[in-house]
Amino acid sequence: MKLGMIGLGKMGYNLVLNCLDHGHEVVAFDVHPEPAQKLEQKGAIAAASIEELASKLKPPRVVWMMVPAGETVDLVLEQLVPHLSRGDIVIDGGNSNYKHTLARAEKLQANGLHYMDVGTSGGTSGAREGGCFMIGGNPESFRSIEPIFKDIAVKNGYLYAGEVGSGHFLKMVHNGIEYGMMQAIGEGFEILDKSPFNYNYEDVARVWANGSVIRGWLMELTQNAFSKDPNLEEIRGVMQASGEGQWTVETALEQKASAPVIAMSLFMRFRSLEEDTFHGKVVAALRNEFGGHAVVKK
Ligand SMILES: O=C(CO)[C@H](O)[C@H](O)COP(=O)(O)O
Repeated sequence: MKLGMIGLGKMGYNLVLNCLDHGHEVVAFDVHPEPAQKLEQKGAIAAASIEELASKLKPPRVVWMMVPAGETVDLVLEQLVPHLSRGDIVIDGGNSNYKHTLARAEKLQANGLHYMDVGTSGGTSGAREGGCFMIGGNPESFRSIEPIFKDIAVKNGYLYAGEVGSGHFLKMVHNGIEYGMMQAIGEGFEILDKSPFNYNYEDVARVWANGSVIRGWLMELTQNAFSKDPNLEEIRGVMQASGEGQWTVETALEQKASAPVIAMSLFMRFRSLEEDTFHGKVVAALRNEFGGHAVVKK
């Protein structure tokens, strides 16, 4: 198939290479010209603008956006939509909030365009060698772009989840699960670290990654991280968050669904950003007030 790719960061760039490997034609654009120029040498068609990208595709076009979630998606759509024709398909492969996706889909549908939301997992290596895709949108549009996913996903690695929004909703929950799993792995190693035993964490992660109940890619990545820095002495435990975990927890609250592990994992991320906390001071002050318990002075 022929498609356009807008956004050639770590994910978009690798997705283009993956598509090219499987004989798809890709028109590639990024605000920075270098990645499109590099991809041109590998067989892609470089575009210098979104308008040029659209002009190098024949209707019905397929244009995949792989740009940061949020206002960048709206900026790209603003520039792209005037150059599209009825029946064209626009894919948002980023981690967009599904509510924003629903609003964007409504606007595009009013112009006769089809909006598809594709939650993309598997990291940069998955994008390059075979990823996992959670796809929402109308079924006819899905059928027309399915050949791409057949080629660039790992075996059994794509799902048509249903109507528009369902792909990004699924990816949001996937990322919420990711928070909980990573927090549990982190806590396990913290207990080992405070134990009376002298474990080699790379060896522990390796044995847990092989045949154990808790084996999996995250454990393999844990092994990988400890192989580079055996006690993670070179980094601080600051855990940033991009938003998906928070949306999962907000959605759980809206639905009155119990999701304590994911919620606590999110709060641990927030806690990790602070050296000290005001709540800690309040509790320490109260213990001192009612029981004369010692406080740690600055
Ligand atoms: O989608 C992903 C993995 O599945 C991304 O890596 C995700 O953005 C990471 O989220 P966060 O920054 O909140 O940890």
